[in-house]
Amino acid sequence: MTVLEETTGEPAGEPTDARGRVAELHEIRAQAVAGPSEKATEAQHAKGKLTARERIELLLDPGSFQEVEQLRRHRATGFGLEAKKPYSDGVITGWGTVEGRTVFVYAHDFRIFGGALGEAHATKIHKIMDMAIAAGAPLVSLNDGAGARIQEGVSALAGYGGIFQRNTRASGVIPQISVMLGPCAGGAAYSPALTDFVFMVRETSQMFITGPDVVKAVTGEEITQNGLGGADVHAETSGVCHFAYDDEETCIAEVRYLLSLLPQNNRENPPRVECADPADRRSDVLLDLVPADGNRPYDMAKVIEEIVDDGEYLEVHERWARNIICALARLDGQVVGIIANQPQVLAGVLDIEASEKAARFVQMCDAFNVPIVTFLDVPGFLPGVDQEHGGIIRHGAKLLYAYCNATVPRISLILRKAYGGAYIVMDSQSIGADLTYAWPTNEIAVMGAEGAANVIFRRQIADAEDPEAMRQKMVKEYKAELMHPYYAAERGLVDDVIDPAETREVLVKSLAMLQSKHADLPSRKHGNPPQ
Ligand SMILES: CC(C)(COP(=O)(O)OP(=O)(O)OC[C@H]1O[C@@H](n2cnc3c(N)ncnc32)[C@H](O)[C@@H]1OP(=O)(O)O)[C@@H](O)C(=O)NCCC(=O)NCCSC(=O)CC(=O)O
Repeated sequence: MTVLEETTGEPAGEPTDARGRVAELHEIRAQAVAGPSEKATEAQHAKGKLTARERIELLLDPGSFQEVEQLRRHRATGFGLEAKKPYSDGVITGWGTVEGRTVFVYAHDFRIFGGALGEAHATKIHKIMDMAIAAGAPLVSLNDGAGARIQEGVSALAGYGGIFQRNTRASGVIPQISVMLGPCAGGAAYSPALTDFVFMVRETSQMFITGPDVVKAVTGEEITQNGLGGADVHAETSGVCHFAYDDEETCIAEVRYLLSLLPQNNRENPPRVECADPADRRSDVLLDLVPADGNRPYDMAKVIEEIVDDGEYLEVHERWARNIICALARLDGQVVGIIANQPQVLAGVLDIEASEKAARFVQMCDAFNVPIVTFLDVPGFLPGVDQEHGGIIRHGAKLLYAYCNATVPRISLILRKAYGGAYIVMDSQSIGADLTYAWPTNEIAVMGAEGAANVIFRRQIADAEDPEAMRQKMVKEYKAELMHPYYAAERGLVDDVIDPAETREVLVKSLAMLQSKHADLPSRKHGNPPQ
């Protein structure tokens, strides 16, 4: 007889007094906390994974966890389930604090039915989600479950439906963070996709709609679990996961860091902290970091590091669509979302994936009152058949739509070049940026000078005695006439041309001015954003 089977009976004994009943309660609780068996715990550890309770301990402030429905059991029958009715039904739910602020949590216990979701398990999750929404506090799920509990059939599937509906209702109301800590198949992978952030751990966590066996049966493709849906795949190729780490401890510590940058809900601002980094700190080094020649690459991450408080920032989707950077950082203690082209990767062009990545980030910032700072150095959208056939028009439109819809403070800075539609999309003044700045090195134009001269002076170049000399002359003229910041500044299309060394101070002052910004969108049920 297994320990699981031992847990099926009613509490033993008949305590006669209150003390006896309390002792009995502690006994039952101890049994619930211990879980199925030492062997099951060892098996979990042997896979390089922590147990659900160990994970919750890492996530929450010490001693703050308050469990809900610890003594819940399923009432399902058939397939031997009557004989296996462990406390918790395979998921631990409750709330606690992270740096003193309330956070709700649910954690699958893989030792019980492989963490698979049955009816009771699901309704425990529903309850904790409802509590998080009512309390206006973030929800963190620690996922390590095998999807729908096969023995419970459609009841399990319906349980997922209830989670998805709550995920969607909570979207933009409370931050939702999914931490993937084991093999998560089917239903267990859909819910995280509806949440704001997905964390994964290399080697031990996977996400897929169907596992390698089904893939092989249907398409004939042979692939391992990690090759199909491991952390690196989702962090670099699919973009399903925002953060990937080597071990659970680091992963959960980073979840705590992310929470420290987010508000409790959409009615609050992110927490502000005291900042020792001077608001008016000059950054003369910026001129060395960014080459004046628009064709030379450089690392935008270094620019961000130089400008933000103490050089600290948390990059979201660090390894997916690396031609654009999305990061949370602080400026004079206030949290900001930074979106920046990365000239070091694909020259910083906007393509399908970069547009999707930045669009989701802009949406998240707007939902949770995080001001947006955009650093532009963009040669345009990536031309090509693949991009056009892949739907760059509708994907690029997602970014445009997200910016146009955002009512949080929005500041943009053109570092070097900003060409064409990409300039408009990346929070130009014309789509509603509150303040736009440019460095004196910048070139805002419909396209680069070479391309422009080839189009508008085509005849003069062709008719010239020395076409190449004529082309060079026209390029020079076009540059002198149009491609400098003062053309835009004279027309009020940028609010100021600033000394790069003063960027931090200008941004801090601008954010302070915009702190109480309030903007309403026209009344509507909801928009119909491009998909
Ligand atoms: C998740 C796994 C990769 C984990 O493999 P491991 O080798 O680590 O562990 P394991 O196979 O020994 O499983 C541990 C224990 O959990 C049980 N177990 C596993 N999956 C289960 C499930 N879905 N329902 C009920 N019990 C389940 C096993 O019987 C075993 O029980 P014991 O310890 O008693 O022996 C694998 O178990 C697996 O592929 N499970 C099936 C996943 C799946 O197809 N889920 C349905 C998705 S459909 C869905 O969710 C809806 C949809 O999208 O269509």
